[in-house]
Amino acid sequence: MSDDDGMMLLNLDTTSSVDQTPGKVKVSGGRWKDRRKAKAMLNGKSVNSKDDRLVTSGSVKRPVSTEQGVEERKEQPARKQAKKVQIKATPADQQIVSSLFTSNRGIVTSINNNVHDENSGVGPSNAPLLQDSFEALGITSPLLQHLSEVMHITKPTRVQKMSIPTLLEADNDVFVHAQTGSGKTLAFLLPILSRILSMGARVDRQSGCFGMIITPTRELASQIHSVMLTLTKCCHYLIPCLLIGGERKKSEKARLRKGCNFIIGTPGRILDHLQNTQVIKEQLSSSLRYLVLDEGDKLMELGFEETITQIIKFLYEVPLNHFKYPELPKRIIHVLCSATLKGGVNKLGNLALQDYKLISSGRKQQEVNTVPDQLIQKIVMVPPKLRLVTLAAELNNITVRHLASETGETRRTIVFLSCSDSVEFHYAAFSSDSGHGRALVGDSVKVLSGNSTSLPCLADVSQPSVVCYKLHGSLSQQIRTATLKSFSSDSDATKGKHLIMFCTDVASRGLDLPCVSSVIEMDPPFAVEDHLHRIGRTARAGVSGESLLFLLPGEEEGYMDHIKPHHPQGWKLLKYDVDILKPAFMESKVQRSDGVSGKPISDEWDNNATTWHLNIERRVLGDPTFKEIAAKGYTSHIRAYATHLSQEKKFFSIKCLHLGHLAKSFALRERPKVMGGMNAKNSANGEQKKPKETSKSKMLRMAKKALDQSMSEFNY
Ligand SMILES: Nc1ncnc2c1ncn2[C@@H]1O[C@H](COP(=O)(O)OP(=O)(O)OP(=O)(O)O)[C@@H](O)[C@H]1O
Repeated sequence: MSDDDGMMLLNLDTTSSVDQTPGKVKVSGGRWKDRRKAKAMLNGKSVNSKDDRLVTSGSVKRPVSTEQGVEERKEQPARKQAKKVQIKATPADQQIVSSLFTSNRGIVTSINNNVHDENSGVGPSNAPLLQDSFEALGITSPLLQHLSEVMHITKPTRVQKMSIPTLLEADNDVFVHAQTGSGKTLAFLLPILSRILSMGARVDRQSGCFGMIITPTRELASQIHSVMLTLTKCCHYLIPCLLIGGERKKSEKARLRKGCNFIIGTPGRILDHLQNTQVIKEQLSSSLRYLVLDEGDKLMELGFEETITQIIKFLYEVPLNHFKYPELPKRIIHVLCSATLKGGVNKLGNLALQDYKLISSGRKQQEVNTVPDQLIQKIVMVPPKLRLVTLAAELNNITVRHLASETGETRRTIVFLSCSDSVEFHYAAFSSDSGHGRALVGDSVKVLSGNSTSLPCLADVSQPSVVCYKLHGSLSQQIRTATLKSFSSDSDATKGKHLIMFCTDVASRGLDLPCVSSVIEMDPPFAVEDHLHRIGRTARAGVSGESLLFLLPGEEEGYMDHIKPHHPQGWKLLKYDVDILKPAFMESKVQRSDGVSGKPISDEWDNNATTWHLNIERRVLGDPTFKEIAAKGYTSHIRAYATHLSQEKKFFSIKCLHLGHLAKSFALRERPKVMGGMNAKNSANGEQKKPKETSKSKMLRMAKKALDQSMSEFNY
């Protein structure tokens, strides 16, 4: 490790010798004089680094023993026990930074009890069925031709094979329950459209609204609307209308006044129009025959039950004219779609479905709540301090593999994070250091410039090969739409590159993003259903895909048994150091970002990983804006962590989080709580101090803030 700008690495060799003499302390980095001084300070002193807390200049913070620290000693009797160090106040302008690779909690899982069998020969479980045809299912010819020639879709998937005949002939409600990426959207759109096109009577936008499709997110509503626009190119006289929050209500009213045959939207905005846009009543009165609730469990989970109840109530106040379209069902057919069966869906089923037919496309009932068979699932336990650098290494490795493939194809990776602020931090960490990167959509898309220090493989690449995106519910709708469009479609600026989207769960539901090759769950999902939907963004319609789940050592390791039933094909258990960090940082060209010429590039991957991490920490120290983003990301991440489902708290308990180490994964040298403390000191200078908040009210406030944030992800 070369000398550094005053930052020294305290590599605590905490091996306790038999006679309990303190272990040798190795200090690396920083200026040699400082290293010598630090060693002088430490010689003969016992070293205690329960959490190996860094020590800022001017004040020696005694490492606070954490439950974690106590647990560590309990759990790891054989582990090298930390020794006690009394570090005197370091000289000003210096910082002793805890090393990435010491004092990390041990990983309990030593064997993989759900091994992925590469030779299982299991084919894709959501692929089109080659021996079947849409014609045999009864789809009308204009649509058949359009599917084949324009959409290049010729063979139905299993769920389509089961749903289409039912919705074409029968007139009972339907619950469509199928794996992610199995084609549920076309499973309900095709029969509805085919039945309308088969009617004798000629119809157009004045004929009224035949179907209403409700989704939990604006992005999903927009996506289904665009599928509908593609389908209705073979019958341009049929018009779909999109009603979502964030768009101007006035233009929606204007489109409704012109007339439309399908309404696709989010619950709040649809109800708003039902209550305040008179013309919609006429649109629905004589013609509405289909009500589709897509991602039904999410609609319920997000508290849309009351809104949907009001929508259904309104629809039933509108008298249907059964004689106007005798070939259509005599009542409103309700269709409920979801890839996961959850309490909320059954509740919604009771609310919206009557004597419905369950269409479940799994080979066996219980299989449907499983990930697609062809998806390669990987799991890695990563100590909190190493989360950021391990994510960088994984993104680096995917980029290197993509560039080496020389297919010219565009590679897409989605990184799921728990909250908007964490998305902002990770996007800034990987996109803004290049400075010269080209922004494509506001500041939500950045083409990395050459010689970027974001990823080791970009260090000496003149041509940028990585484009970063951010997507979350706090962005404006226009930015969200444009970002998703840029990520989903090839353009001159993105074709052939590795597109990396940092996002929250706003992008986890139903979005059909073409050719997403990898999904990384950097933060664990808030529920198993969200896990299935997140990784369901890849391995769609029979295409291959891979997914990586990050877990913390300790309690989170138990989550693997919790999700095991949903992974019948098993998973690969990776080692963060050997399988991810070492390939990325071995012989990498990571240089210090402050330009100070250090030792020749090290071929020790851990030193290179440390250099990479110090570069990010240096940017946080040098850029107040980035520091604020990091601090917000960290505190929001902690808040979001507190909102895991109660039945999953045994895996995701905030009490087990190592907050000091976690701060490092946001490139912070101190926990913002300490920074907050400094604000408290400021208030001692005459500013009015806020009354102390009780722990109960604080937890309620944090949970409400996190819920508001998650609601904003699915804002309608
Ligand atoms: N019969 C088919 N043949 C080939 N591709 C298809 C077929 N049906 C759908 N697809 C494609 O498969 C992808 C996934 O379809 P869709 O989004 O409807 O899946 P889904 O089951 O709704 O997934 P999710 O549960 O994630 O919402 C889309 O790109 C769609 O165009």
